[in-house]
Amino acid sequence: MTSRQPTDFQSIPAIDIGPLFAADETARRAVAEELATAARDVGFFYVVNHGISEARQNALFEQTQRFFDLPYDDKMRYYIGKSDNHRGYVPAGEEAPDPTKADAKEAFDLSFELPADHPEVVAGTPMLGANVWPDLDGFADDVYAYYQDVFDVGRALMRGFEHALGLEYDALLGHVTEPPSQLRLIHYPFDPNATDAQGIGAHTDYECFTLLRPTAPGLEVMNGAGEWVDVPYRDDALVVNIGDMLEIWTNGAFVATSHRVRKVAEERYSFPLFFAADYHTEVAPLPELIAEGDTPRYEPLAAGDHLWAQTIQTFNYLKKRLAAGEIALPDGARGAGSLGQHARHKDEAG
Ligand SMILES: O=C(O)CCC(=O)C(=O)O
Ligand SMILES: [Fe+2]
Repeated sequence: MTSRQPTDFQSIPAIDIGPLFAADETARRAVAEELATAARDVGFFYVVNHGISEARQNALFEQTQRFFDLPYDDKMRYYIGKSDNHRGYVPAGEEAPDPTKADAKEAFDLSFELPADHPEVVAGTPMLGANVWPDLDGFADDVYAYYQDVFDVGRALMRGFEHALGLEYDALLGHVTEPPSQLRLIHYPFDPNATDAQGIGAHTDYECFTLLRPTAPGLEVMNGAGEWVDVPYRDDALVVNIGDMLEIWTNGAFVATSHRVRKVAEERYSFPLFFAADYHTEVAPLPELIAEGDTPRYEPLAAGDHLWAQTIQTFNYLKKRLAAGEIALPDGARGAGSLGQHARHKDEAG
């Protein structure tokens, strides 16, 4: 895939999305246009007035902190490598998108909850099924309540994109019914002695878009000139960025912008919700979005298989299962880290 370049932006726009949740059709369309412009030019934006209450966010922070404060052995009771649908605790070093440079972070991964007797789960579709929850009072309720709230914000954004792109109702959102949309609780510990300890190396996100709530600065995004631009911390906003699936669906009109987390200067948590299409969705440039005289610029992408392939190639427990022949890479899997404009700016990306 030839990834699109964003403009040479120097800052990230902020968009008030309050009108998306109100009745005024004209105001809703104006916000949708703003979202689409930011998605084209930058691929990153803050959304404010998103409607998720402070109480909901604080409960998420407190539960997350409580979990990561547990002794290592307690956390390992929920080790993701014991799960058959990729849920649970991800210790430092488990995940290595770039095998030469470990990320300084630990995480807890959950996703869209499906019951064990759901046909997709019975069929063994990767990454779908029930969540794993730590035995901590209120944890599952508080964390999954945030999941549902932030997922609803994602639905509102997707509806806005449909409007702004001139697509039919449900052209995009009709593919989001029970998606493998992960919420990650990420903890970046502060280690003053660590040298060269990046939080997360340069990458694009695999899904349609991501809604991120961080608790401190550290996020940087790459502009079209290959310069890293800081995303200042705001406590009133979610940071939204376009991912691979929407870049492909829009034939490159929207841009999946590369980003990274630099070495943190204080303890940091962050909460990305990766808003994905349903597992079996084939994501290909939409004919309505291919300009006259233009051609589809991307090969079709099997949504779920793309996620699964990238996940297999970046988690050690899955690499082991692959080597042991217990699982297989889906057909047509792309190599890890093959997408994103940071690949074009390797010198600057370091
Ligand atoms: O922690 C952050 O600010 C960003 C996390 C991120 O980019 C990711 O998990 O894909
Ligand atoms: Fe990311």
